[in-house]
Amino acid sequence: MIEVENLCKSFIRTVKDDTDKKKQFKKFKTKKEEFLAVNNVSFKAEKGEIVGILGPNGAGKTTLLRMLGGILTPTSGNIKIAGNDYLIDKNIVKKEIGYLSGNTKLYNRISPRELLTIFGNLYEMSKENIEKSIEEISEIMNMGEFIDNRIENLSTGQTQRTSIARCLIHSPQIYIFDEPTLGLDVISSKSIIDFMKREKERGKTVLYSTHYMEEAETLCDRIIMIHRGSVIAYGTSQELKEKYEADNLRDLFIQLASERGSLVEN
Ligand SMILES: Nc1ncnc2c1ncn2[C@@H]1O[C@H](COP(=O)(O)OP(=O)(O)OP(=O)(O)O)[C@@H](O)[C@H]1O
Repeated sequence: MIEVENLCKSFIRTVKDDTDKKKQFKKFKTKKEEFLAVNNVSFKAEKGEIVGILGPNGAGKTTLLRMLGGILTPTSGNIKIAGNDYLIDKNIVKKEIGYLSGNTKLYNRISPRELLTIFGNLYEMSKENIEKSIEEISEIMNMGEFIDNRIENLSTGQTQRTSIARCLIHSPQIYIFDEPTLGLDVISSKSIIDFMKREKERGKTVLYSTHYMEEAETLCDRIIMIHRGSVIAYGTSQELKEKYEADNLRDLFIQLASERGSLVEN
């Protein structure tokens, strides 16, 4: 289970300085300002649940998932993974997580099997367990045809399945996936969606971000909609549609984001 409480992440960004008095002499001056990319976010994702994070470009989805994946340190707030405080027991907690970042780069000159073996060794698994785990993963992710080919020769869908396979090698309890189906054809995205459903049935927790509202509507047990770093809606698709009298999540999202002033990145 993942419990997130009042999570914030601020960054420094460069903006135009409208207060500059001498601006007639220069094109424009800039200044640094702090802004909240993730603003006071709280939610729970239980065992056996798929929770979807939806939001437009720049909403803060990746920043939120990177904090949960242990890549970024929160500015404030709490994260608990399987009851453990993430910020205190980071190394213990990380073993419970399979984190897929949005821009995963794989070593090109090795095969998926070699990659999975390297990661199995990093998790200090025995040779026997690594081999067993690779056989299972290869079957689940339908990788038999390409598991011994060089990664540089794989298609986009095969590469993405390899990236996800890398997150599975140590059998984590919780999956955190940043846009796992982005840019994939229906067959490749189906194998990833089927995988998420299967893991949910096995009592695992899946938290993932997506721009595909229709996919989230049918797949997710609960939805978190984020806009400009803040949660603007949280609940089951049914609850949200009833509460806001919307036919689907797409209309609902457009409605909520428009009410808050903008549909584009801040
Ligand atoms: N390291 C950083 N330094 C400064 N600003 C950052 C940094 N990382 C992200 N941001 C800013 O934080 C905001 C949220 O970015 P984030 O990548 O989390 O959005 P997103 O919802 O994942 O967008 P997308 O759907 O386009 O991937 C954006 O305004 C982005 O420019």
